[in-house]
Amino acid sequence: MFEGLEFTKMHGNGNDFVVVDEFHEEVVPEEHKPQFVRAVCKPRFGVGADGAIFVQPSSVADAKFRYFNSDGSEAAMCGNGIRCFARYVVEEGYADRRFKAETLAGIKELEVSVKDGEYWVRVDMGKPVFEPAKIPAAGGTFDGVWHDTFELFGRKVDVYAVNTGVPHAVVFVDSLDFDILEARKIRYNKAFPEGTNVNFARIVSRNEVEVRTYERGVEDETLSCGTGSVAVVAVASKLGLIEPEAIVKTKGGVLRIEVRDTAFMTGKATRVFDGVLKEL
Ligand SMILES: N[C@@H](CCC[C@H](N)C(=O)O)C(=O)O
Repeated sequence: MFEGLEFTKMHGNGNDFVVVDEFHEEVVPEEHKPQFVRAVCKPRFGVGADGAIFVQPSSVADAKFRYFNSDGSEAAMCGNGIRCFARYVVEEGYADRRFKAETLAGIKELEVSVKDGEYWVRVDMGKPVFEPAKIPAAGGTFDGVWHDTFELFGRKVDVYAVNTGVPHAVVFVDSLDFDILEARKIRYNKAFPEGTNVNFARIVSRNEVEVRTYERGVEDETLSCGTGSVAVVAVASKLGLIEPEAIVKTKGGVLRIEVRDTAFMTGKATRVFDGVLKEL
């Protein structure tokens, strides 16, 4: 059904995506998008990716960013994904290197630069949202940051939450050496009516954090999460644990995050190859 469909494989710090260009015309009918995404993202059978991005025209910005997780669910934002989208839009000549993108989480301002052949993108991710109803997070306690106690790793652990375009839970740990599937106890817990991404953060210094993320809508651990990195710095700086400007280190690479009135994320965007589907 998708024979001959052109795509681009990209990644942002190892968080990988199949990018489909619908800027001039729709190539995957709306009702088939979830099924297409599940098939194309499936490792070994498809291209293999954490998610798929559709580049579309916009009536309110320079281009529209649509993001689907590998399970076919659509998400309002993806931090690593929007950097790849930004590079693609600029390389294809659809916008200048500073442009605005429409997303389901609002309009985002993007700036693309090239240093030594590498593409870097700075994204205004907007203001992190702490109000429980807007995360959304139920029950728990709200004292500026939503939090609740969960049974994890065989003990009681504090879990914090924030929305940085999509819902995120943040757990502070002393070591990142554990089974990530422990996060399933949080990901679809009733405290999070729309589910949540789960980030484990180890504070290294006032300006550096190491993070592992288990995402909503993805089977395996992703190597990096942009909205998750913003969530960790937003929560940790609000609790006074780190400065609002910090480096986030993940298995796939490094992001620079600044959380003030709005949050900025800066990181690389890599275009791996362009291809054509033969059989899916
Ligand atoms: N990898 C992403 C987040 C993608 C969306 C997420 N899985 C969700 O469903 O909320 C990022 O880099 O931000």
